[in-house]
Amino acid sequence: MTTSELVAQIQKKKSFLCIGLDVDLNKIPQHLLKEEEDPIFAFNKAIIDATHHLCVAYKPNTAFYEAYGIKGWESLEKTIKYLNEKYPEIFTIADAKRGDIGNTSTMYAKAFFEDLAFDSVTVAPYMGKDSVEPFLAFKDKHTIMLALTSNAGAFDFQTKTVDGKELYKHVLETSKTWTNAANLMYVVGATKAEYFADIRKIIPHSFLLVPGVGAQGGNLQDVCKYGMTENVGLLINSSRGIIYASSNEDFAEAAAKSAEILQQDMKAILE
Ligand SMILES: O=C(O)c1cc(=O)[nH]c(=O)n1[C@@H]1O[C@H](COP(=O)(O)O)[C@@H](O)[C@H]1O
Repeated sequence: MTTSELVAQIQKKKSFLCIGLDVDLNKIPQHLLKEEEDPIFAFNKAIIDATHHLCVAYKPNTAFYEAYGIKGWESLEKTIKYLNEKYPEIFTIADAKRGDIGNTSTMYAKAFFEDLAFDSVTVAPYMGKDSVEPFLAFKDKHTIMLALTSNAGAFDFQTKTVDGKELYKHVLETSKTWTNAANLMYVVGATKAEYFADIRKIIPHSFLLVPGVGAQGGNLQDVCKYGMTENVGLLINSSRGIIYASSNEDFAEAAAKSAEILQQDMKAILE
């Protein structure tokens, strides 16, 4: 999917919501475990069918699938196939946080862009240019690089000053010089709203994936005030706050209600 197609979806749906499909078998409604052959996919399918009109993106975090071995990977495969076939207008994010030496990164990129056919994948910048450029080589695919993460550990390295500037600023500035940098998006945590103005000085137009609204306490209005661009430029993710709104039979309906609260706030901000 191209960035302009994503922007068109945002305008049409009046939403820049991304729903995180972080499925934990201990948290999903227990009747699914008894009744369904593939409870993870059954859960995702119900959530997607109930919420697709309220969001523009879904982000399965691969950890929640890898934890269940081959069965989990099959559930991930079925989920992305279902999204691509039934809701091709949705932007899909494989939250895998990959990145390695060049030839290995190319294989990671093939796994997520070609085999699974995701629109985007999250990567870590720590190994530098030759670990990220193999992802950027894929046309109309997006590489979402960690810039300033939502967790407390972000202060361990990312905000440390190196050569007179915070490390995350080096990450943003340097990455702009890489081949096919137009295919980059960045992760900035919603819990770090006060940093958005500075970040926008370096990358005024790039899309930001913003996790941390909901369960981690980030504030939508603050993020939008400092992070929004003329093309919106934001995908706000909520995972647990939406998908675990209820643990009963009404879980999909409850997820839709939670998603709608965020979508209505987004609609008001866009208008
Ligand atoms: O890359 C991410 O998506 C990510 C980066 C970050 O800085 N913080 C962060 O929480 N995430 C992911 O975003 C999701 C947040 O989930 P909730 O806190 O349940 O909304 C999880 O899948 C995290 O792995």
